[in-house]
Amino acid sequence: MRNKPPISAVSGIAALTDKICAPAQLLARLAQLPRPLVFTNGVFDVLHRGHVLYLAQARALGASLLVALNTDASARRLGKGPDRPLNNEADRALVMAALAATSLVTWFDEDTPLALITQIKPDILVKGGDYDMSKLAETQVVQAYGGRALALPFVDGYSTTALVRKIRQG
Ligand SMILES: Nc1ncnc2c1ncn2[C@@H]1O[C@H](COP(=O)(O)OP(=O)(O)OP(=O)(O)O)[C@@H](O)[C@H]1O
Ligand SMILES: O=P(O)(O)O[C@@H]1O[C@H]([C@H](O)CO)[C@@H](O)[C@H](O)[C@@H]1O
Repeated sequence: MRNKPPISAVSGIAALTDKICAPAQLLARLAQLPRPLVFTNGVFDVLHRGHVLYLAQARALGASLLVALNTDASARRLGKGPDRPLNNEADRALVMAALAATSLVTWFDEDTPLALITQIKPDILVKGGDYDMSKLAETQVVQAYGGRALALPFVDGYSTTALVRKIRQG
């Protein structure tokens, strides 16, 4: 298309990319956000209704929501499938940043977000109802400094793996 502006000049793009924050800058950026800070983590490969409802509820528990995404290398080690994640880390981060529920989006390269949680000490840690919070090492860490860890309701029938299977079966 002739006369198309460069993507950096498209109105609203800066507001999205500004939500994506490297781990090294997190503490400074978090200091500017209202508390309580809610934290969640995951791959969030192909977004679905369950994710969206979950993230909206997570945000409503506090004043800010930080989502930490598994990097592609970390996600691959989770064994969700040889071609997963389907969406790379930069694309997953941009989709996360586009959601009204998210305040900041970051990433971690380890197998778990334990080190990140230990560093930033969120007020509330959440996962979906497919997790037993009492079995997560993250829960012990958060509770040790007086934070809360809880599971939000699982929206039955929605998972990225199921969606990918359905698309492939045609
Ligand atoms: N249907 C759902 N309802 C509520 N929360 C969900 C649902 N699916 C995933 N979550 C939550 O979203 C976060 C990210 O999950 P994840 O990216 O593993 O989604 P998923 O759909 O289960 O993916 P996959 O099928 O690839 O494992 C986790 O905290 C998980 O508990
Ligand atoms: O998208 P998933 O599979 O829900 O994300 C994983 O969650 C794990 C969970 O927090 C238990 O520790 C985490 O360890 C893993 O790195 C993924 O983020």
